[in-house]
Amino acid sequence: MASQVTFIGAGNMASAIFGGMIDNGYPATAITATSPDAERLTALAAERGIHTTDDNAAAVAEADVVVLAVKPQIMREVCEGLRDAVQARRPLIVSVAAGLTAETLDTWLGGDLAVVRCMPNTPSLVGAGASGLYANARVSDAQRELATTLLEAVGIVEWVDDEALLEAVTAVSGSGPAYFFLVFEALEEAGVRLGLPAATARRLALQTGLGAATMAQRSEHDPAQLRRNVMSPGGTTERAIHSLEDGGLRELFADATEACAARAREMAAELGESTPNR
Ligand SMILES: NC(=O)C1=CN([C@@H]2O[C@H](COP(=O)(O)OP(=O)(O)OC[C@H]3O[C@@H](n4cnc5c(N)ncnc54)[C@H](O)[C@@H]3O)[C@@H](O)[C@H]2O)C=CC1
Ligand SMILES: O=C(O)[C@@H]1CCC=N1
Repeated sequence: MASQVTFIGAGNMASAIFGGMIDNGYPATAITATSPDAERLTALAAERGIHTTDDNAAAVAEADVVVLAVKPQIMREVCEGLRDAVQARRPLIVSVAAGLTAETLDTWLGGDLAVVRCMPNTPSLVGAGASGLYANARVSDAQRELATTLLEAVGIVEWVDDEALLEAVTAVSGSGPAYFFLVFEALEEAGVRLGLPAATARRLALQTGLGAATMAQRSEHDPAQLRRNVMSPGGTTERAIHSLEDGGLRELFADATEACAARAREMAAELGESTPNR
């Protein structure tokens, strides 16, 4: 029988994950989502056939997995409201919240729980996500597989064995979609400067990004080789790549990802320390 999965929060990230699970054949009747937004719950029950409720603790009473999918700023209050129900049931806890450590969540929920912490990214909303996952020592192999199944419903999953590496995951894939959106903006603007209509430049830029990523995923060659394959000696690409390399593109990415990881550490400290009685 399918594990009972309860989502605390029924917003973008939760609905992307349970939507993907249902589309992959997971029974909607084994899924519950909670929210204070009654209209949202009515719509979800009608459209996806899942159970819905505004009572977080009741939704946990029969759950095998509880996915915490509310904003980090209200997580403490939500966790403390769930504490008794979670301690009575002891389900696997999966958090998609940015910046909150497995230990912080475990403490807020009363302790000694199996916790998987996940750093997803927004392309999960279109089934093309990339998530980094970390499990604390209480997570069993079966629970690890279950967490993999949940997040693979919206994209690829990579496990890290050191929670601090989730900062690197944030720097590469959590925040990463924004880097590519910036590149698309820049390429569109450059195309327009060279005379293309904006709509044409955007379409070409986006399809080129999609094509390059698809090709790199399917190829037996690494991205460096694929890049060299486009660079005919003395040709146009060579000029463009030299310009990007001379302009310091690699160093810019190194600096940007370091700044990102540092901010992830700061935010974790802020979220933990701004909450009294810890
Ligand atoms: N790495 C990334 O780019 C992303 C990370 N996330 C993480 O996912 C989490 C959820 O984000 P979104 O889905 O974008 O937010 P959202 O605002 O779309 O959804 C939050 C949901 O929580 C519900 N909610 C509010 N108070 C509640 C309560 N007391 N009990 C139960 N539900 C309550 C709201 O009604 C809403 O359905 C966040 O913690 C965020 O950090 C989300 C999107 C992308
Ligand atoms: O920018 C942020 O803080 C969040 C975390 C990863 C993606 N968005």
